[in-house]
Amino acid sequence: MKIALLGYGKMGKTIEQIALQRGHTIVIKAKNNNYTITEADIAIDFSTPSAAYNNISNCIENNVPVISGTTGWLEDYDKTVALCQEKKGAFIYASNFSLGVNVFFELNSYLAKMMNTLKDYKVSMEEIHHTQKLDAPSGTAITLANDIIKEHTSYNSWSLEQEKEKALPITAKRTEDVPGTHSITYKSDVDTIDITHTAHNRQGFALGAVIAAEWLYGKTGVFTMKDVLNIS
Ligand SMILES: NC(=O)C1=CN([C@@H]2O[C@H](COP(=O)(O)OP(=O)(O)OC[C@H]3O[C@@H](n4cnc5c(N)ncnc54)[C@H](OP(=O)(O)O)[C@@H]3O)[C@@H](O)[C@H]2O)C=CC1
Ligand SMILES: O=C(O)C1=N[C@H](C(=O)O)C[C@H](O)C1
Repeated sequence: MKIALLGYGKMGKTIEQIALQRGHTIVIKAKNNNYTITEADIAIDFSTPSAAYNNISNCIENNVPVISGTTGWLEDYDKTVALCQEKKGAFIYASNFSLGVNVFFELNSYLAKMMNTLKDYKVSMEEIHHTQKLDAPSGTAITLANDIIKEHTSYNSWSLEQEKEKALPITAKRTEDVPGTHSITYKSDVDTIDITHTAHNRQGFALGAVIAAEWLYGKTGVFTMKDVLNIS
């Protein structure tokens, strides 16, 4: 496929390596809005929270299928879905494209469902990322929190504050060079259950995004990584 990389930073460059290894060509490496999207068969957007919606809607308007991994722009997600449906386009957003994290998402939902009957345990979450990250909490932490809220009746929201009624507390830490670590903790007076996903580098995110692009090409509709990986 001829791929447009919308965003050519840490992720765009890692995706380029993997896409080339898998036999694709890169026709656009964009760091701003100055590109002609119709040169590409498909676009992969890993840009910035403020740039993502323009990039994605430009692809949909021009009938170019688009994958987005950019986080921090989800206030425009519903509008994007409506546009994609109206234009009969093709679109996938995932807060995390790593195959390991998508297994971790399933494990998190399963654990939350079990723990819903054990109300002595309090849930909390911690995410750690590199210091250049623009958004907090991470998109992945928001997905994990929303999945817990669906299963666990003690929580109806998440918060970066530690003590808020019915809100699942998230701690966001920023440490040099950390690609992405997410931990969920269930703590009672007698013991603690922790589950953690630790990314060792960005290769897993990039491989998942290229796999999603290969899967989406030729399809019409709005999909998620659950569709791509055919899980649950
Ligand atoms: N879903 C997932 O699996 C993952 C998601 N992410 C998310 O992906 C996004 C990018 O992460 P990362 O690569 O680390 O960030 P970087 O800051 O390294 O890269 C962002 C890139 O976007 C460019 N950019 C700025 N404005 C535009 C625009 N209008 N159009 C196109 N590109 C633009 C920047 O250009 P310049 O350098 O000139 O500023 C830069 O090249 C973040 O939102 C991050 O949270 C990250 C990893 C995994
Ligand atoms: O900005 C990052 O680096 C990452 N962002 C994503 C997020 O916000 O969840 C995914 C991954 O954790 C890396």
